[in-house]
Amino acid sequence: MTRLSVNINKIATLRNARGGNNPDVIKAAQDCENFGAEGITVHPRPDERHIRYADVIALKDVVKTEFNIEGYPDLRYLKLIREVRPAQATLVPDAPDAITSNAGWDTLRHAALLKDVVDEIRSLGVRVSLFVDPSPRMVEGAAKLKADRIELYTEPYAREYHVNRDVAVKPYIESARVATSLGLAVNAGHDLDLDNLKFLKSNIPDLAEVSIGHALICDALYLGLENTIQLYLKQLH
Ligand SMILES: CC(=O)[C@@H](O)[C@H](O)COP(=O)(O)O
Ligand SMILES: NCC(=O)COP(=O)(O)O
Repeated sequence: MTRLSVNINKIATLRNARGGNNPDVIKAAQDCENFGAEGITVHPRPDERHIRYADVIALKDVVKTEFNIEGYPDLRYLKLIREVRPAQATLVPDAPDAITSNAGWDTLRHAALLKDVVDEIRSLGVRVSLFVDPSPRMVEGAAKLKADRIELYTEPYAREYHVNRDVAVKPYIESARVATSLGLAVNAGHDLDLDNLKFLKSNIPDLAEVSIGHALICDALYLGLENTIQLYLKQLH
């Protein structure tokens, strides 16, 4: 089974536009779960332009499915993970000023930094996933670091999907195969949508989780949140 984790960053973007509490991200997380989401993902960024660190702490006792906190493992992120102890920490190499995630880790070059962080987070009983490009070498590096999972960065897949989807998915199939052979479970995320999700899933049947935010929240504007979540679930189950 592939779990659908809904990334609620964009709900916080809308809330922040007016400075009040509409829409309420706590209620939105609860509603996503009630509508069928099997996880909630947040990616707090240093400028708190969407989800805030305080939101993440408030969500700790609210999320009943799997809580996944993404981010660059700086001191503030690590403090948050110690305090919240989510089901999963997804480590992403984004620079503080990145508009959105734009690459996976170089798990070989950054092995020294990642080793200590992965060990510490795992010792808290929190599963660790490393965000990587679809490269068998990077997957092997993640396995050496004793991560639990990788999250394959799917922006290149999403971009190329409409050009040649068989070519687009190839490196993902190979990377997932390497990951599975090394005992790593496989997540995927970034720019997944109602067009490209089913094909990814059919090519990587053992996909453990997808985290989806931007397209899902955009679709919800037209289709409604409950209906949209059900439509995404249909692509996966
Ligand atoms: C790691 C990843 O792909 C996502 O977290 C994605 O980048 C969403 O982050 P933003 O909502 O800040 O764009
Ligand atoms: N890890 C990917 C994620 O949480 C959401 O990415 P996107 O769907 O907003 O591109």
